[in-house]
Amino acid sequence: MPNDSIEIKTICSDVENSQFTLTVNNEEENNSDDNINSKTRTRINNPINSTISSDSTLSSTSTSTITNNNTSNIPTSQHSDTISNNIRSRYIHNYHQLPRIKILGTGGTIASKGGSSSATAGYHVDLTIQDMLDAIPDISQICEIEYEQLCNVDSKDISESQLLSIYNGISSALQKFDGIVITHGTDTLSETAFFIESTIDSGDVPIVFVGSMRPSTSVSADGPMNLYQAICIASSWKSKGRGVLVSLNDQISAGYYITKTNANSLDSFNVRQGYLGNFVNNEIHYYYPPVKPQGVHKFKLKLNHDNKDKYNGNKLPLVCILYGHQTMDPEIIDLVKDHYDGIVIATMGAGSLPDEVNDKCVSLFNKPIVYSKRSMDGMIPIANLPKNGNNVIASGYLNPEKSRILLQLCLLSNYSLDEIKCVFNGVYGG
Ligand SMILES: NC(=O)C[C@H](N)C(=O)O
Repeated sequence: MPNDSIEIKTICSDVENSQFTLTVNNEEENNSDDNINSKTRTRINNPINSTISSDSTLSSTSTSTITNNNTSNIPTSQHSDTISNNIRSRYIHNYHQLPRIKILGTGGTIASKGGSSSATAGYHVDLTIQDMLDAIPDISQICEIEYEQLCNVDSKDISESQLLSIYNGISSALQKFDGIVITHGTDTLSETAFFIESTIDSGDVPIVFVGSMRPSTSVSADGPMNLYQAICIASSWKSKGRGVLVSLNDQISAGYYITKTNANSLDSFNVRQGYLGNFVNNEIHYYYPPVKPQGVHKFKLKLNHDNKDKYNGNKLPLVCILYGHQTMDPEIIDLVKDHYDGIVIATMGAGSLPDEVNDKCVSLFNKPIVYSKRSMDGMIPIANLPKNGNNVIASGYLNPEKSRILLQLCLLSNYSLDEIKCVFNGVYGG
């Protein structure tokens, strides 16, 4: 704990290390300073240029170093030591008992076994949730667990009905649990996470997706640590109000934006919009207070009900993705246009397609065609769309696979072209 003469007041008690004020009680100095009547003054020392503020309180961020009147350094991380000293208190803040966590298993490499301890390819899905839990450190002091195996497949094989069963599993767990963990293959994890963020309002309950890059049989398998961290993240009060999270390789990120950027490495997931936090030596460190992605449109799914629309029967609209390239043949649009309800194109650069392909797209005038991008980062500005087409929509920051899901959800909701553009506008497209 910092010196008794420093009073720390956190501005928002629900946010660890939120902006806080420090007040240094320093009677001696105060009395000798005619200009200051107050018995307290706030002092902030910067190692290069030490300044004394006469304000009675001063906001500080958690990265600054505060020095007391004896000039002994007190790193602000000590502020959180009161929390880290007691492992249980990290998880039960605002809970009356240990948080209850639901784990939904779907498969992926995290549930896989390979042929030898050096094999990191050619493995197969083989583990149940119980097998995975047996491989992680004791969590009995952290949470109570209940689990359900929804399916056990490589994520390339997640079908529409499995996606909807993940949706249903999460929706029903929200009522009874304090956090939800979904084990999932990394290849399409970002698609499921995006779908869930777009369709479920989780309120305060953290929904944490987790996978691994090495099978359970491999030397230094990453699955057990990733799963352990995901359970801790879902159990922590610090994760409340952050929506759908992804936990992999010590990093915590937003399911809405995360993308798999490396097909092999442990550091597979990347996010230009920034990681939300990380996990080090049993401690969860968030970089920001609870925040959800900007402009997310929440869809209300009407599943398995007897509504009369054409997507009844738990079927999502059909949307395909085409990949732009030099010499792209405009006839490809003709080949898919009747079978699919909508099309997404991974364009070159920020919306570039050969003129003949653009002409073909705009000639389909009622069929929504979303222009996304091959490039991993960046966005499609509306200004780069062909000028004469009402049916072409810029994906903004969304990559082709996320654009596909967003378009499916718009079509499922029977949105008009203008409404679809408004939805994509949330991510600066439209
Ligand atoms: N690392 C992984 O999980 C890849 C695996 N093929 C999957 O997506 O199921």
